[in-house]
Formats: sequence, C-alpha cells, structure tokens
Amino acid sequence: MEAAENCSVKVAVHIRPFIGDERTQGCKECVTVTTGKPQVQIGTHSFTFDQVYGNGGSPSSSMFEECVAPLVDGLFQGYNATVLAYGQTGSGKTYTMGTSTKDDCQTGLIPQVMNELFKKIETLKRQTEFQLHVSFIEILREEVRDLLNSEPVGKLVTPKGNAVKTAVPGRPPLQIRESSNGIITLAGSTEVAVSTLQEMATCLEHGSISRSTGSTNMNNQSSRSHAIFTITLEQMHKTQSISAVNNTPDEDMSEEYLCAKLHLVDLAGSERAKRTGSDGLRLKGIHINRGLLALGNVINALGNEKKRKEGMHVPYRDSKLTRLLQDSLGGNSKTVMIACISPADVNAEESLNTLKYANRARNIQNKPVVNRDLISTEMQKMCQQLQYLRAELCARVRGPTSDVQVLKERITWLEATNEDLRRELHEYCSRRAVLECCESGAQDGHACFMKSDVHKRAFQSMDSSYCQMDEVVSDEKPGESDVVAKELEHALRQNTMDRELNELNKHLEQKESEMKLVGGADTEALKQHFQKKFMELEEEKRIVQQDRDRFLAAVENHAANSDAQRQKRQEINVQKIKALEAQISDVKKKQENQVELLKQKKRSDAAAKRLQAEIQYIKAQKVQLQRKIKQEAEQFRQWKASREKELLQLRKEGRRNEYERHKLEALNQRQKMVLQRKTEEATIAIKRLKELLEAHKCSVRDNSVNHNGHTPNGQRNEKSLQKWVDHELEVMVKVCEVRFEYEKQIQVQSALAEELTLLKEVDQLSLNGDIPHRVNNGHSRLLSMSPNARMERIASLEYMLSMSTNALKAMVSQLSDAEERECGLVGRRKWNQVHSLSEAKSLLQYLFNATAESRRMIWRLRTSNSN
Ligand SMILES: Nc1ncnc2c1ncn2[C@@H]1O[C@H](COP(=O)(O)OP(=O)(O)OP(=O)(O)O)[C@@H](O)[C@H]1O
Repeated sequence: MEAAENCSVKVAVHIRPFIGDERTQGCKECVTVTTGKPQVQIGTHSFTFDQVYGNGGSPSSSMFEECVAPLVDGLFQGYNATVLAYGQTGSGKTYTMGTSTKDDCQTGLIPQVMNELFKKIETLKRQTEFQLHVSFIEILREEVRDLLNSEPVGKLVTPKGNAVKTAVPGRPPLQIRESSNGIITLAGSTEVAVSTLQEMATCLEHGSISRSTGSTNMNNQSSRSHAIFTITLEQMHKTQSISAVNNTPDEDMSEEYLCAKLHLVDLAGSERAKRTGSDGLRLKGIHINRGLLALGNVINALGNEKKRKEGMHVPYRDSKLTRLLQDSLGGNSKTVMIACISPADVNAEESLNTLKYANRARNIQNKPVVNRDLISTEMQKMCQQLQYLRAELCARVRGPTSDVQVLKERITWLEATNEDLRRELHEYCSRRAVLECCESGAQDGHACFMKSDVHKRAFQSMDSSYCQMDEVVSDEKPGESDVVAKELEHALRQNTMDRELNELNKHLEQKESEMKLVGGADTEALKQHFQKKFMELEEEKRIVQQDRDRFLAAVENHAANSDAQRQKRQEINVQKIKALEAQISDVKKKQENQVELLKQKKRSDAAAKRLQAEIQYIKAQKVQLQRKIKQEAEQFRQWKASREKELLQLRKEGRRNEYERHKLEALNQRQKMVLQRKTEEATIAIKRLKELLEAHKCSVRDNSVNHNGHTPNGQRNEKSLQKWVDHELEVMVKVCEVRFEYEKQIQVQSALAEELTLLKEVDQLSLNGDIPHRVNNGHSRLLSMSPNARMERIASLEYMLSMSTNALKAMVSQLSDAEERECGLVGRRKWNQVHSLSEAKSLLQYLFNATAESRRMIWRLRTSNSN
C-alpha cells in the first residue's frame, strides 16, 4: 500500500428553492449566501464551507464537476470515495443524489457519476481491463437490506394499519462482517456485474423503486432509511517488467490490480431524531435516530483534532450505518458531505442544526490510500521471486562465477532487510519512550487534570440536540465525573498499549519468518550445496592430476619410438598436457571462487545472527510492555479503590449535611414563628397603650374645660372621676406589660446577636482556612456545619434581628411617651380633678371596692393554682 496522506472531509451546502407547500404557506427566506464566498448566514449564525450551491451561491449544476468528479478520477487511481447527503426530510437529499423515481434523475449526482465513469472507461479500456459491480442497500430499523435482491419483499401490517416493510424467510437482513485486517463487508449482498451505462442505471432504478415502495407503505413517510449505492471499480493494468539479470524488458507482462469503491449515501431525514413516538413509530424512529446519532458522535470524535491525537475511541460500532461508513469517516476514503437545507423560515431550526452538523464534519481527516489489493501485491512479490529464481538458475547453469553473483544479490537483499528491521526497531523504541513519558506524566498527577479535561470536553462537544447526554454529565457529582474521566483515560491507555503489543507480536512473527528464510533450511541447503561442490571440485582436480601424470608416464614410455612418430605423439601429448594444465588451473580458480563463496556465506550468517539479536531485543521489549500493562492496571485498580472510598465518605458527609440542613431549617422556622408571635403580642400591647395615652390627652382637655366655669352636676363628675381612675390604672398595667415585653425582647435580641457574631467569626475562620486546634463548644458545633447551612443560618438570624430591633424601637417610643406623661402628673396635680370632699370620698369608696375585688381575684387565682 502507498503511504497515506491526510485529507479533510469536504463539505458542500445545497440550498434548494422553495417548494409547493412552502410557497402556499407564504414562507420567508431565512438563509442567505455571502456573494462570492462559500459562506451561509442563518439568523445570527454564519458558517463557511467548501462550496455553497443554490440560493445565490454557485449554480447546482456545477456541484458534480466541483465536488464529485475529482472523486471519480480518484477511483481510477485506486482511491475509495464516499458522497453523503445529509439533511432534514424534504431538504432535497434524494433529489441531489438523483435516486428519486419521481424527479428527473438525470440532474442528480449518481446519474452524472455513472456517465462520467463510462466515459472514462471508454478512453482507458485499451491499456486497462475494467470490471464494474454495483450494490444497493438500505439500513432500516438497524437492519441492512438488499435493494437489488429480486426476491419479493413481505409486508406486515401494524395494528394502526400502517404497512411496514419487513424481512421474510428467504430474504434475511444482511450481516456485517469484519475481516482480520479491518475490512468491512456485507455477507451475501447482491453485487451485480455491469458492463454498460444502461445496466447500471437499471440497477439504480430497481433499487430506488424498492426503497420508495417501502416508504409509501409507511404511511406516506418519505425515505426513512439510509440508502447506500456502491460502485466497485476493479482495474487490471498491464505493465512490462524489467529483468533483474540484465535490466532489459522482460518478455512477459506484469499486472497491477486496483480495486476502489464509491459509496453514494442518501441518509434518512435528520429531524426524526426528535419525532420518535409522535407518529406511533417509536421503535423505528429510535433506530433511524441511532444511525444518525452514532454518525454525529463519530463526527464529533473525529472532528476534534486534539482528541484524535490522544487516540480517543471512535464509536463506529454503535450503529450499522457508522460501521459501514467506517472507512469513509476518518479512514481510507476521500469523502464529500452534501448538507441539504431548505431556505424557508419554518425550517430554520432544522437547517441550523444541519449546518452545525456539517460544520463539524469539516474537521474530519481521512487517510486515503491506493487500494492495490493483496493478490496484486502478492503477485508482484511472486514476480520478483521468480526473477530472482531465474537469475539463480542461470547462475547455476553458468557456473561458480554466477553463484557469486547470486550470493552477492542475496547479501544485498539481506542487508536491505536488516536495514528495514533496524528502522522498525528504532520506531518501536521511540514509541516506547512516548508511552513511558505518558505514564510518568500520569504518576505525577498531571494526567488527572488532563483527563478530566478530556472527559469534560468530550461531553461538551456533543451536539445540543443530544442534550440527554449532557444532562447525564451535568447530573454527575464532581467526584464521579473524575472517576469516569480517569476510567476513560485508563481504557484508552490500555487500548493503546494492547495495540502496541499486538503490533509487536505481528512484527515479531514477521521477523521470525524472515529469520527462517535467511538462517533456516535455506542456509543449510546452501551450505551443503557448497560443500558438495567443493568436494566435487577436489575430486575433479585429483582426476585431472592423475590424467596428467598418466600422460607424462606414457610420454616417457614412448620415447624409444621412431622420431617422426615420436614427434607427432609428443605434439599431441604436449597439447593434452596443456589442456590438462588449463583444466587444473580452471579447477583451481573454481576452488578459489568456492572459498570466496564460503566467505560470503559467513557474512550472511553474521547478518542472520544480527537479525536474531534484534528479535531477542524485540522480545525483551514485548515482555517489558506486558509488565507495564500489568503494572498500570494494578495502579489504576488501587487508585479506583481509593477514589471509591473517598466518594463513599463524601456521600456520607453529604447525607449528614443534608440532615443538618433540614434540622437547621426547622429551627429557623420555629424561631421565626416564636419571634413573630412575641412581636405581635408586643405590637398589640403597644397599640393599646397608645390608644390609652391618646384617650387620656382628650380626657385631660375635657376636664380642664369643665373645671373652667361650667360646673357639672355632682353625679356626672363622680362617674367621670371613676372612669378616669380606671383609665389611669389600665395605663399603668399596659406600661408594665410593654416593659415586660421589652425586656424579653432585649434578651432574645442579645441571644440572636451573640449567635450571629459567633457564626460570622466561624465563617471567617473557615474562609481563611485557619481553623483553630482548640475551639470552644460553641465554635466546634458551628464549625461542623456546612458552609451553606452556615450562610442560611446567618441570613435567618439577620432577618430575626431586624424584626426584633423594629419591635424594640416601637416599644421604646411608647414607653418614653408613657414616662413623659407620668412625669407631668407627679404629686398633687394628679388629683386636681377632685374638687370636693364628697367627690374624694366617693372616689375613695370606688378605689376601695376595686382593690377589694382585685384582692379577691388574686386569692382565687392563688387557690386555684395551688390546687
Ligand atoms: N434543488 C431542487 N430543485 C427543485 N426541487 C427540489 C430540489 N431539491 C428538492 N426538491 C423537491 O423537494 C421535494 C423533497 O425533496 P427530496 O425528496 O429530495 O427530499 P429528501 O431530503 O430526500 O427527503 P426525505 O428525507 O424525506 O427522503 C421533492 O419534491 C423535490 O422534487
């Protein structure tokens, strides 16, 4: 696979024109587009996207060229791609994608994709072989259905009479499978092989009809499901390979196989998330909601760069939709999202939600790579191996010099492998260093802050439409949220370490298999081969030497033969000797080459040894990592236990505080009521006293008038004198009563003031944090109160004090009036109203009677009390 480069999800907004209902309702436009900019305003919100179409933005007709055509080009280079249409019901998703059976399909994106695909295939078909497959599925109620399966679909009728499309025996929902290398597939989905534009268009039409029929059955609700139309493009490029032996083009062609998929997704209406239950289709609503909710969560998780770097868990597995689109979001795909919105003010809220959703999607980073599939890669490897074997064969045929060549090549390969291993080892070391750094950070306690922050942000970034989740978070007690954050962090760290461990294991396996290749049976075979060769050469050398000796002996034996014959024979023998000597030197050379080969072999053995050492090192790393995982888990367990203990303690304290608060509230209430009652009593006494004093002033004035010349008859003066005495006595009693209330009130006030001062002192102490070690009784009771309870008590005391002060003020004023009056009547002046002896006698009699009556009453009260 080629190295992946990050590329963000591209987001375009498509604003459709007003449609029938909106026009008849007289809706107003609530979405505006900034001229010349891909910027959309709705209310006070403003968003910038990659492109904006319709309603003053670019014309909708250029959407395909600008957004989707580059994806089609990428498909031919082996890149996966996805186009997602998102938006509320009726916002124009189906229209934009072009899967509608009622609209003119040709303007939609899918028909344009199909046209472009076949146009390109036509121009490239000479050098490349193409194969196209399409599949069309929908996700309904968390079940994946095949829209190209020609078997009939059953119908269920709900008690309300709504027809519901459902699976029937023989057409079960499709199952999602994940291969060991993380590739998601749909088991048993229909993949139709198509070779013409017409065939592909027919598939789209059939699938769309199948989908919309279901929708019509569902009580006229439009496409409730998520529909995914997938085009798979397989290509076989023929390329000529270069010979490894002589760097010339090989006779046979090597083939490059590319396979890429284009998903065209029409999502269900986004507003349904809120309408669950209102139309009696609660279950269905929840499932549709689940896909979109999970999609939102995936977008949130991927859209936050910091969280992504921290390796935050992405909840792809929360719904079928997100599992199937796993590669399109943050994975191996180039992705475009088209956010469809209505311009009408009645849809303003939904349009705003769509724009917010889409805006977050812009932050997602994908990593598209060319999908050269495994078979193709394997084939390339095999071709290389074939070339290598061919070269080796040639070398063996040609002799030892070529053997050296082969061995040299082999050593080069070994050295390259060794270099790769060293680089990987280096990577592991640096990753381990990062891991250790994180761990030490966590031990220092920095992690705590970081994690709770991470946790908080994770929840804060959730969409407001999913506020249920937010409520859950806000309901958590601070201590609990800390635990959750730490747990989240622990799970993440464990996950990362597990992944590290898996990778280490994988690389270890890989290295061990390479090791086998380098140092195993192959090396042994080579060694034997060279030893055998060496022996053969030795034998050859020995035979040649024997031949030479034999010839030399023969030359001597024939020395006596005739000169001519001898001359001839000698010449032949000399030639033979020369040939033999050449043969010997050749054998010697071969021997030298063999020695050289053995040296090379030793070097390759050394490389194998180094590899072995590296494997040992990786193994040690693995053990260390496993130990770290264990240690970390233990540390976390201990930390969690202590946190739980603390939490328990806090809860206990909370309950105690609550109880105390209730008690205090009751006390406050009781005290307030008592004070109020007393104040009321005092007020009544004051009022009465005031009335009496007022009445007295009037009577004094009347008397003075009578005294000055208008002599009343004796009978009337006696009555008024008696009245006057009664009044005087009542004033005296009331003054006494008010004074008594006054003193009681003074006591209450000083008790309240004392408690208030004490409480304020304690509050100040606990605020400053310098709680004295030795505290008096009053302090210790108040210190144990929670700050809130203390505040409440202070407020209540202050209120009672002000009430008491007001009552006291009123009493003081009346008492001073009474005193003033008393001062004015001292001595004889009091009796100035008695003008004659007979009046004095009658008054005396009256007073005597009153005194007697009072004493009788006192006696009766005493006796009734003592009984
Ligand atoms: N760009 C457009 N120009 C003209 N008419 C449009 C456009 N977009 C949508 N419409 C019309 O608006 C109506 C609703 O569109 P459509 O069915 O595509 O909405 P939808 O988002 O797919 O709804 P649902 O989620 O319910 O499937 C249709 O009648 C369609 O013809």
